[in-house]
Amino acid sequence: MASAPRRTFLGFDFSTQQLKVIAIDESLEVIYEDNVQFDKDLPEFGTQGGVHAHSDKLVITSPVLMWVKALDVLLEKMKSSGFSFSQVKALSGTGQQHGSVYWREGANAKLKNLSADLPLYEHLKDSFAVSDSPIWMDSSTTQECRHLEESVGGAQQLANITGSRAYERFTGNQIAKIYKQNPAVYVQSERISLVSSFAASLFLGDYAPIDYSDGSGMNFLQIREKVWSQSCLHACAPELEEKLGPVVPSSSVLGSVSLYYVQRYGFSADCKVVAFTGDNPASLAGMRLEEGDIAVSLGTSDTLFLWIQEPTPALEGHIFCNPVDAQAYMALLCFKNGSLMRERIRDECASGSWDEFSKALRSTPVGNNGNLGFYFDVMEITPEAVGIHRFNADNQKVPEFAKEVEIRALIEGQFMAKRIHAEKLGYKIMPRTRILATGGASSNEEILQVLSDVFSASVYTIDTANSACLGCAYRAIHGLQAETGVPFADVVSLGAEPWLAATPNPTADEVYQPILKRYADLEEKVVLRKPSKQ
Ligand SMILES: Nc1ncnc2c1ncn2[C@@H]1O[C@H](COP(=O)(O)OP(=O)(O)O)[C@@H](O)[C@H]1O
Ligand SMILES: O=C(CO)[C@@H](O)[C@H](O)COP(=O)(O)O
Repeated sequence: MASAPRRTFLGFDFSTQQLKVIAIDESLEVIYEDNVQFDKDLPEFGTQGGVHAHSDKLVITSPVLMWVKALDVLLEKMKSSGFSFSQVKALSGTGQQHGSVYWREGANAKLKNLSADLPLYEHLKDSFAVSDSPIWMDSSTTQECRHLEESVGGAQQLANITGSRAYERFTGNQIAKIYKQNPAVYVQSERISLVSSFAASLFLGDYAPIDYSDGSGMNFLQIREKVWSQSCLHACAPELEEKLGPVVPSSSVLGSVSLYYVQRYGFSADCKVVAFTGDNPASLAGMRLEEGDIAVSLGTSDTLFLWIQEPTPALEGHIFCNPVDAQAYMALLCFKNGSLMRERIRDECASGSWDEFSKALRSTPVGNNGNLGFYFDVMEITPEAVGIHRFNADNQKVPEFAKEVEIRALIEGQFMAKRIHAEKLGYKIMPRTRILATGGASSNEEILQVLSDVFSASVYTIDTANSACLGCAYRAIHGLQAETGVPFADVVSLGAEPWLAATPNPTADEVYQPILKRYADLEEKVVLRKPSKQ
């Protein structure tokens, strides 16, 4: 008897530097993994690290057509490798958070009429009112942030409504800037998507709604009621609700893939598209985070996030709706100087080699003999500071460190900041706390050892660093069953358990306690003092 065809599920990740995909089968095993690197594979867009940094160093954008073309290239790669699209029962995906896409009038008609003989890029080249999408690295909207906070009664009030005070990269402030600087472009935009809902629209052949979890990164969504906040929308631009469209639960089935994918790649006409979400929420799903765990993602950005039951928004950090449990939330801290900062120091101090970088971490002592540093090549988010600031064991500012000291100061400093800011928000790190590490740098054992030592907790990881993709493949399966009330945890119970990657050195806690205190005090000195945000 012929065996039943295998049912598979896809998860896509439109992240800062690349587009990635993972396919899993019903036993949740990864059967295919691939990516398109924006700088290397699509050099015609001239990006560095997937972005264009403008001359003022504040405006950071990515070409929206680069993301469209990346999908063409990725699907062609999958086709050439013999990937069986017909077995895909559902797909979902994710995007870097906060970035916005401005669809020009008439674009939806194009999306609905894609003919299979042309790549998406050819169909959609004239479909965007803004060709360079503002992304999460942008920090050019301080004025719009202050205006939004004032309009709703202050920063804490905005945080109470939307989960965050106003942040420069949050989509609402970016939209307000576009409306203010170029109202004609705003008027021409019939739909404004997040990167995640834009990507879902490509698969759906129709505008896809924004999901609750990624929608929480806009300064627009009332995270408790899960509706757009009219006062926030009105403070930013007119007729915004219509341009944003509806907001939906993150596990919603949006429909089936567009006929385009059936005819061009051989997808089944019944393959479902489950709402796309933000990359950090997707990682929470991929790592099967549980309450009490702390996730540390080491991608282009570094983030630290937790599963929480009750939202307690503060002036630092963010509360997002939870992507896999409609009653729960997640708390997140974002650090802009992540992998690109590590790469710069690797290039300067370790001849561009991660092996040499790791060797330096192995050869230097826990605590770095008291030397510590702040490494912010670009304006940091947590805390608001910029520049490189090195201090010796006597708290004296020094101009440089020996190469291997520099490498340890960078990594210890990055993790001390994470611990200090998480504790400031009231999150306790106990010896039994599990730290779940993910993202590109989580493949580096020595970096994970420093993470374990600084937090004095065990660090776990999963087999793929692409937890956001994996999480979306899981969410695709869950989406098919979510309406019947099946919990996400039941769907992923067969998935591989995170494995222990590092345990803290027994003396680490004793060494770091005084250094953590020094780091927090010195941070006060390097932080930029802004007018009160209250
Ligand atoms: N062995 C390694 N050690 C440290 N960092 C690494 C290593 N391998 C890859 N990386 C980092 O991973 C980053 C990409 O991480 P990834 O999570 O894929 O990013 P994103 O999803 O934001 O595109 C690269 O910029 C690189 O610096
Ligand atoms: O701004 C944030 C989170 O608030 C970033 O974490 C972006 O979501 C970018 O993600 P990566 O491409 O670095 O994974």
